[in-house]
Amino acid sequence: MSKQYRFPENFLWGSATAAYQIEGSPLADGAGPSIWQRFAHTPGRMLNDDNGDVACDHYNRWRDDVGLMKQLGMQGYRFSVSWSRVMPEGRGRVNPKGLDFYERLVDTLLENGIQPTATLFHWDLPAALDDRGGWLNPDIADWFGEYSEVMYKRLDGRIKRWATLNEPWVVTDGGYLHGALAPGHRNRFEAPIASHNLLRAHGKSVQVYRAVGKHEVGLVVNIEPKYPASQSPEDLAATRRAEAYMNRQYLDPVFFGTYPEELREIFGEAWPEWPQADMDLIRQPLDFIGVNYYTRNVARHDEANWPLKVSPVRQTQHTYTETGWEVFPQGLTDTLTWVKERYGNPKVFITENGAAFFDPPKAERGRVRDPLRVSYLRQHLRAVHKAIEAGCDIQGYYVWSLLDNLEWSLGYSKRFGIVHVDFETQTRTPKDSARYYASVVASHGEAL
Ligand SMILES: N#[N+]C[C@@H]1[C@@H](O)[C@H](O)[C@@H](O)[C@@H]2O[C@H]12
Repeated sequence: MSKQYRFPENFLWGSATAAYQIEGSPLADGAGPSIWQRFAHTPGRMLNDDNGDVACDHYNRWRDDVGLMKQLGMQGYRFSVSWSRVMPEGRGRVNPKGLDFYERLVDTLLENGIQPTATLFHWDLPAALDDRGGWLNPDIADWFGEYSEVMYKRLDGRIKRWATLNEPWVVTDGGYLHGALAPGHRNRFEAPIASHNLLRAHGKSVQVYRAVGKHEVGLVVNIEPKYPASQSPEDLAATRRAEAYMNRQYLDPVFFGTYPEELREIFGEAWPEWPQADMDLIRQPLDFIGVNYYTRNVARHDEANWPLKVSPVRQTQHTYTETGWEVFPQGLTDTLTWVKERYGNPKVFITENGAAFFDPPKAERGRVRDPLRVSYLRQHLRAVHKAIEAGCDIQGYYVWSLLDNLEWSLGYSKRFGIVHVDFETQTRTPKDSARYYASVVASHGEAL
């Protein structure tokens, strides 16, 4: 073991999942449908026509999965709450059996010494709210505040760290601009409105938390650092646009109360003038920021690539994952130091980091060898340590993901788990990466 990579004593090691990706039973016990339940049952939307009807059957196997986390020595677990399981219509009526599910999960995590962190919205909007316009309806900020209050009042104290939203950029870019994710819209006028209402809802939820909560609330964003393909003015401008669109579009309003000016350049007439009252609502002080990091992007100007006019340049010198992402651990260090320098060194948790590499559909004699994922974790955890040594206030890391699960519209074709799931039998098998990660956790980083 090497003390070279020992992490701070209070550093939290965990794993992360999301409701629609692992739970299954989306309509059980009074739950209402989400837009992902609808989307996944819409022909042509999902690879192999996969859906979340069963997923990892976590709704029934949750106790064994907590036992798995305990066995691996996990100190924290980041999960998401299915809004429509708790409030079937998204507002008004509360489904007691839905709340009970999350209460049992949280109590069992605590009994096993595992800190629960809950994300209130991880993309699975109640379908009933989408019927009312969803993220395009400004009333959604109040709807999200109402749901937030139900959760905060029921579980705050046992849950001491809450995230309002997961990756608003993906919800907007995938769900409203390019259409690859639920609700599957392709509309450059809708995208800014959805994005803005996501941030308004976040702000409303934080206000509610300050009124009824006593612990921590934050926002989880995906950050993908952008590097120019060349120093040409066009590529430098393209990189700036890409960086504003993905990385500053959410944190600037939260920390500064303003949007990056590039967004008007990108969206043109589709970019509205936002009321100052909205910007004041969004700019609620937070207790932490969750950063999801997977890869970087080398950007070049591409006039034809609407609306950003940017395209990625493949880096042949590096390994790529099954999702086509370059393995670039330096990008994680660069991201964390960028957040520190731009936003005043806020408390950060790495709320997702991991990779999909090919794993067989079945374990071989109780083992799943995944050397590429072991290498990915080693490199990225070392990159985190480098950022901590540079003075970044990083207080925890959640590997994505605990389990192989439903990778949204890519179905079950992409396996991110450190624990293999045989989707025919629901057998869980810790991969070599799980054993490796467990050794890192047990040694507080010295095994890196
Ligand atoms: N793709 N991919 C893996 C992972 C996805 O499974 C999570 O739900 C998202 O929060 C984020 O996109 C990252």
